[in-house]
Amino acid sequence: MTDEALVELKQLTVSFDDRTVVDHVDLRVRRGDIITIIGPNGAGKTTLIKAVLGIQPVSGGSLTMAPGLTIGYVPQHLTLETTLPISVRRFMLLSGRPQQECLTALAQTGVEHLFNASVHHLSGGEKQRLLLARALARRPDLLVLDEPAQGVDINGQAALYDLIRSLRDELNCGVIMISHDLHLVMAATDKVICLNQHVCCSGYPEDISHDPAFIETFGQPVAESLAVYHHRHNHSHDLHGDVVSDDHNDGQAECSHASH
Ligand SMILES: Nc1ncnc2c1ncn2[C@@H]1O[C@H](COP(=O)(O)OP(=O)(O)OP(=O)(O)O)[C@@H](O)[C@H]1O
Repeated sequence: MTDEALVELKQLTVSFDDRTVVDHVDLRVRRGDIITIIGPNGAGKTTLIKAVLGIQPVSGGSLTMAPGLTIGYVPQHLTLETTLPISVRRFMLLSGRPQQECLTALAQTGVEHLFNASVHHLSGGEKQRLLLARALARRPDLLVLDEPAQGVDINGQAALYDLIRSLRDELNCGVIMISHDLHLVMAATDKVICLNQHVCCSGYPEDISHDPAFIETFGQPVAESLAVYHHRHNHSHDLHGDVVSDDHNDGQAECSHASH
């Protein structure tokens, strides 16, 4: 493994009894990477990240971590005993980090104003930000997120992805996440791995949606609806949507963004 890799999987395989659910997977995560794992239900995504977290024994291949690597993990849901009252403050202090660091982490995810609130009263999006803050309090080199935007509304999902990107920039950490929100993944991720036991295809979002293996896994309609996300224009439109020459685009709107 080179110095820059935080974690490297080579031909990693996990089997339950005789059934192989993660099949010879290669994966390499460096600082600054955001890698999103997509795939159908039962594809082995959670099993793969459990292996990265060291809580899932592997059946074959190798998993190498950078020495002294700190991982921050954000689970799908916050599961707490509903009869047990717990404040955000108490929940964060259970991470073992000093109060000031907990407050800093809560500020990074935009929920420091909820410090004295009951965790049970938080909205879905606030809970996800709290879980993210708890992971950040560990000052991770690698953030591992299992469907971080689950239960969050569509605007909140986009905001959460933006937050993850800015935290990656701020902390210079690597990020591995699982997501089912294919449209957001395609619009907001650096690199995508499509898993269906084995790695079907991987690459940049704009390329992967054209990959025959991706189309086979998710179907043509899904692939077509995603392909438009990274159609980057090099021309301009007039106010009726007609294409105009870039030589005469005064007052026109240029489309240099991902669009649909
Ligand atoms: N401890 C276990 N023992 C036996 N089978 C397991 C175990 N954990 C997971 N599996 C099986 O492995 C397969 C992959 O499960 P996994 O949770 O990794 O899929 P996933 O891609 O995360 O799915 P989903 O998108 O539905 O969350 C499933 O068929 C699951 O039943």
